[in-house]
Amino acid sequence: MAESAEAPKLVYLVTGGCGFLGEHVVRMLLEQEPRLRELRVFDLHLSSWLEELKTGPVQVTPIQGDVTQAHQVAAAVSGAHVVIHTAGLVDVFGRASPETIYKVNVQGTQNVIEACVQTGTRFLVYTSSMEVVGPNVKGQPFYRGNEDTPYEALHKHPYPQSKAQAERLVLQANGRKVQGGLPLVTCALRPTGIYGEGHQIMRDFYLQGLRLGSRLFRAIPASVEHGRVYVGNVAWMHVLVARELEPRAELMGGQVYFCYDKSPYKSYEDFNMEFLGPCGLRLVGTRPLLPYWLLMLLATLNALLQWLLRPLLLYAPLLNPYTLAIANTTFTVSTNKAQRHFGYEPLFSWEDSRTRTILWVQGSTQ
Ligand SMILES: NC(=O)c1ccc[n+]([C@@H]2O[C@H](COP(=O)([O-])OP(=O)(O)OC[C@H]3O[C@@H](n4cnc5c(N)ncnc54)[C@H](O)[C@@H]3O)[C@@H](O)[C@H]2O)c1
Ligand SMILES: CC(C)CCC[C@@H](C)[C@H]1CC[C@H]2[C@@H]3[C@H](O)C=C4C[C@@H](O)CC[C@]4(C)[C@H]3CC[C@]12C
Repeated sequence: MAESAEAPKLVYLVTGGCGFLGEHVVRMLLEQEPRLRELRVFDLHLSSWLEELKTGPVQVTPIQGDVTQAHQVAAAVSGAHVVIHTAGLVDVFGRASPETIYKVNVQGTQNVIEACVQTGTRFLVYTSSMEVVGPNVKGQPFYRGNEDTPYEALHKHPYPQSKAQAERLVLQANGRKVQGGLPLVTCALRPTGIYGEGHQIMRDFYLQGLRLGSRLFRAIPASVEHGRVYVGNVAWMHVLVARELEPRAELMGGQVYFCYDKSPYKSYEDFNMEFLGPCGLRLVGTRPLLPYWLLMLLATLNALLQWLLRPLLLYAPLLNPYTLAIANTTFTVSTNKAQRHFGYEPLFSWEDSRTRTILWVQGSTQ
């Protein structure tokens, strides 16, 4: 990837390119990577917005495929300079079986690594998650920690377990010789809770608030901090990492980076109100309406109902013991590792991120 004003020649592949984050990565690459010749967008379900991108100067190639199918992945990776692997099964609600989560997140990632090795692709960026670290099963707080902060990463839930295992595979693959004999360079980005345009859970809370008479009821103490990061900044960080992996291979290969920006430290609900408030909702109560034990009882009942109803229908509400534990455990990051290693600065200010998200929430129900 030589720096030059030559004709664009790079080929990038984004797996999961039609997802919430993936779409932002795809659009950010088209805006911010002038050396791009072809952008391959690989996803299980291709979105119609891809069509409008085909008229630009970069060749956008949609590829409908499944990361669990090694041959499909190898065909998509072949000839790519960089792979940004964001495809994943994001399920903390019990919609998919643990086996399916494992297959997509772990086996799918292994397939991407093997495809890079077989076809000679040298640069792999993996979208990991804060949940690789925590909150852990003990509910211990992680208060504004960084990549080196000691923390017991103990998980029982299939989603964080699968992300942790996949991240390990990616990091261990750093340095493996790819076809042609050069070393593979990998790194992993760990976003906290991503928000922004396209964030379906934010939209669900908005719709629920409208149904409840433009109110939401506080469930989590305001003192519990939950890390959040704007999707545009997460996408920007992916683009920068992809760009800098070659010139800074020594420093960045095998590294993990939390994704961060200037979003304020707040509880999950207070943070959502930054957007839902201007959309006309209010959060009722300065303290949780229900005591924690009652909330946990409801969450456990939901889990029991899910299990009982499984043969008949899929019951997967937002509240279950795991989501309650995440929302109710402080987990925030404070780091400048990405700035030190590859010069990352957020592309979007907090004010900008907030405005863009508010406009999206307002428009998303019309
Ligand atoms: N949303 C968050 O808050 C958050 C936070 C940290 C990390 N992440 C990670 O970011 C990545 C993207 O998450 P998202 O929130 O955009 O989720 P998403 O569900 O919106 O996007 C995931 C995309 O992957 C695709 N996909 C799923 N299974 C696939 C398969 N078998 N083959 C090919 N494509 C497949 C989906 O179709 C979807 O387009 C995931 O790896 C997730 O673990 C998300
Ligand atoms: C008021 C609460 C009890 C309602 C439950 C909220 C719950 C659905 C939210 C809270 C925290 C959210 C997770 C968090 O932002 C971080 C991630 C990491 C990422 O890798 C996948 C998404 C996930 C798990 C968010 C899912 C929704 C959660 C649990």
